[in-house]
This record gives sequence, C-alpha cells and structure tokens, in this order.
Amino acid sequence: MLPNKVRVVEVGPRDGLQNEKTPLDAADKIELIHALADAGVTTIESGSFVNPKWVPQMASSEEVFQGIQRKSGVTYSALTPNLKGFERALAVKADEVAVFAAASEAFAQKNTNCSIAESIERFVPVMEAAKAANMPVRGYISCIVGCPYEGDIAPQKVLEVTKTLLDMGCYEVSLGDTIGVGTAASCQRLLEVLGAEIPMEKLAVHYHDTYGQALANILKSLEMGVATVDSSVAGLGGCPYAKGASGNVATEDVIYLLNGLGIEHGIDLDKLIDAGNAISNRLNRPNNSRVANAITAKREK
Ligand SMILES: CC(C)(COP(=O)([O-])OP(=O)([O-])OC[C@H]1O[C@@H](n2cnc3c(N)ncnc32)[C@H](O)[C@@H]1OP(=O)([O-])[O-])[C@@H](O)C(=O)NCCC(=O)NCCSC(=O)C[C@@](C)(O)CC(=O)[O-]
Repeated sequence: MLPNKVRVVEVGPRDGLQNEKTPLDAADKIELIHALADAGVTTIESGSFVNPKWVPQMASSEEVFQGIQRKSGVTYSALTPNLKGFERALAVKADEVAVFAAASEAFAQKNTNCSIAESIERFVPVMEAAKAANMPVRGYISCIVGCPYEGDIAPQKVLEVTKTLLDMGCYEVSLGDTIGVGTAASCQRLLEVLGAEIPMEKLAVHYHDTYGQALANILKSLEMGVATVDSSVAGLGGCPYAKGASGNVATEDVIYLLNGLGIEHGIDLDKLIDAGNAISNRLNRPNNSRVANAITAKREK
C-alpha cells in the first residue's frame, strides 16, 4: 500500500553540488537553499564537513550555514564523517547531521580512507557528542545494490550495516544506490530482507539515476512502505568516488510522480522548477530533470 504522505529530503546542495565541476561561491549555494525552502522543501542537506582536500566543493559549508536565513519548520542538515566534522557542524548550528558508511569495503576505503568497521568506530564519538547536543543523526549507506569496485552487494551486508547504524542511535538510515544500478526487482529484494527485521519508517531511499531506474525504484519502495525519499533538484551531482555515476534522481521528477499518485509532500512544483533552472544556469549545465524541461518548454510556448 502506498503512503499518504512522503517526506522529501533535498540533497542537491550537498550530494549534488559536491560533484559539480563549476566552482560555486557560498552566496550561490545560499540562494539555492533559500529557493528550495521557499518552494516548501522542509529538509535540506545544505553542506558537508568533510576534509576539504577530499571534496573542495564543500569547503565553504561553514559560510553557507552562517549565511542561511533559516525558515521556521525547515531542517538544515550536514554530512559529518567524524568528530571533527561534527564539531564544525555544531559550531555553525546545523539542525541535524548525517554519518555515512558503505556496504562495500572497497568503496569505504575510497570514500573515507578506512574499512567499514573503522568508519563505524569513528561514528561512536559523533553519536555521543550529538546526543549531548540533542542533535538528531541520520545514517547513510552507500552501494546498497552495487559497488563500482566490488560489483553486486549482498542484501545481508546492507542489513548488517543498517542495524549497526540504527543500534548506534541513527533515527533513520538512507539507502544509497550510489551508482544507480538498482532495478525495481533488486530494490524489492533488498527491502524484503531489511523489512523482515527493520520497521520501514526507519528507512529512506536515496537513488541515483545513472541507469534511468530511479523513479521505478522509488515507486517500488513506496509500495513496500518507504515514505522518505532523497532527491536532488535538477538532478544535480554524482559521486566523486564512483566514476560515471550520474546525479540523484531529480526532485522535480519525484514530485511529479507523487502528484500523479495523489501523495502529499508539501512542495510547490513550479517554484522548485525555478530553483532548478536557476542553479543549472549558474552551473552552465543542462537541467537533468525531464519534468522541469517539459514544463519549462510548455511555459515558453
Ligand atoms: C573521512 C576523512 C576525513 C578521512 O580522511 P583521512 O585522511 O583518513 O583523515 P585523518 O583523520 O587521517 O586526517 C587527515 C587530515 O584531514 C583532516 N580532517 C579529518 N577530518 C576532517 C573534517 N571532518 N573536516 C576537516 N578536516 C578534516 C585532519 O585534520 C588532517 O589534516 P592535516 O593534519 O593533514 O592538515 C576523509 O576521507 C574525507 O573527508 N572523506 C569524505 C569523502 C566524501 O565527502 N565523500 C562524499 C560524501 S559520501 C556520499 O556522497 C555518498 C552518499 C552519502 O551521498 C550516499 C550515496 O549516494 O552513496
């Protein structure tokens, strides 16, 4: 059965912009975040406190958080790989942080320079500090169905990491199909394994659209009881440690799907399209949302 309401987690300003080649200054990112909040998005991953040598596009995250005019009811979250990242996020008053692990050892090494177990160890002090600061922590898992280095990933491995993150205190785990290889069938198999042990409300889906399967995978996930979907306005981004991976599914496309299904989400599609067109123009790249392109063409007629 489909959920009545879906929470859309906008990851464009982080997952999207971390992999765009055109450098943006903090003011452009702030403008994007303001436009997203104005469109009704209530969770916006606004930056990342990782080593700026690894991901230079996120180096201005402090400035971004300090420059945002916060809208009441909106959660401005940040990615934090370790205690140092958490302290940076806390200093600029992020509302929520996210730790990120992988279901593939090879990807964990490439992305975080350590094994899966070591990445989890780094989260222990983050969870303690977040608890003391009363800050919610989200968990991410990369490579939930496939890894660019290891190939297919067993659902059992994803289950193990998901349980670990939830046991540590993450309120939710977002399942990342980092290279977009999942299909409705493989996502269903994974969610069946997870759903046997974990309540669906603890899971979110985070699909990249490399193989054009993201919307089908989202629909399947909604049918299986998932009600939180990550997406990126204009389909921004990719992944710096997964060559050839395209951006997240475009938020505009997700909203069009939800509208068609009659599922509540609280986002104004027209305003969202304006936000996506503006950032695409600023980056001098095409808008990767098919819905945005279709509606923009219709507007121009
Ligand atoms: C995890 C580390 C930090 C380990 O990196 P490391 O080099 O092993 O760390 P270290 O602890 O040995 O420290 C080395 C240097 O980094 C500094 N450092 C250490 N931590 C920080 C920090 N937080 N902020 C700023 N600086 C930091 C630290 O201070 C030191 O500086 P130095 O003494 O050399 O001058 C590194 O590998 C890293 O930053 N990785 C991030 C990679 C990344 O951002 N990837 C993209 C995000 S994940 C993703 O996109 C997937 C997701 C979530 O969207 C889901 C999906 O789709 O799959």
